[in-house]
Amino acid sequence: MQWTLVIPLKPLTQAKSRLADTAGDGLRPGLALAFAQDTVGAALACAAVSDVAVVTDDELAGRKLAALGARIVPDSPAGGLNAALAHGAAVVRETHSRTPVATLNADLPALRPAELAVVLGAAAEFPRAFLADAAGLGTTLLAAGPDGELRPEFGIDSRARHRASGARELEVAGVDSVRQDVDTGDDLRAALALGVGPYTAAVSAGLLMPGA
Ligand SMILES: Nc1nc2c(ncn2[C@@H]2O[C@H](COP(=O)(O)OP(=O)(O)OP(=O)(O)O)[C@@H](O)[C@H]2O)c(=O)[nH]1
Ligand SMILES: C=C(OP(=O)(O)O)C(=O)O
Repeated sequence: MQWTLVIPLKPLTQAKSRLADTAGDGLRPGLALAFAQDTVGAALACAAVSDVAVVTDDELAGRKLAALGARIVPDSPAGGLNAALAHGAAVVRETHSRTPVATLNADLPALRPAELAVVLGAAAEFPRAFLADAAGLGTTLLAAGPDGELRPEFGIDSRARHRASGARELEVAGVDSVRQDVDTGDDLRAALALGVGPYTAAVSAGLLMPGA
């Protein structure tokens, strides 16, 4: 099965506020962009992915991610993360009505294409499925098969809410790179230990990382 991925991205100046202790206001937008570039690059390199749509209103990120091969969908009507995801999936299905759709956060800088393929392969067994994040509280991927709706419930405690909504939790092993989202300095250290993509490696080399 070939998937279309929908990846949401806030305006870069607002992104990654929880990284403020690790990266100051001058560095954070570049770091958020690098995470998104590595996420999109790895997603496009995945054999189970046919195309990637990024939902964003950020002009610079739109240009950079389009250059990697992503389709850019404007974030209208700008109603927050879940509205952006539902909008992105609807836009994708205007042209491919039965394409399986999966959303992926834009903050997975260690993402490995082969691990993403394993997760998508597992998701293909269910009408709607999700993968919990490394912290065990959130969600990094939510998938809907050809006849399913995403019905995204990202945000606080999204793992519990996706489970309660009837989505199947994927319990695949060996997919740490798909679970390792980066919200805090500790998350960034964990992602660096897994091995990040080239954009994040270049930007994070300039950061002071106590304890790294
Ligand atoms: N298009 C779009 N993407 C969003 C929106 N809100 C969040 N996102 C994206 O959704 C994913 C998870 O977002 P959050 O954890 O809420 O925000 P974050 O920027 O990653 O981190 P914090 O600022 O620390 O909360 C990231 O890829 C964000 O860029 C939104 O309103 N529109
Ligand atoms: C929005 C989510 O991600 P984050 O961990 O970035 O807050 C989530 O897990 O639902």
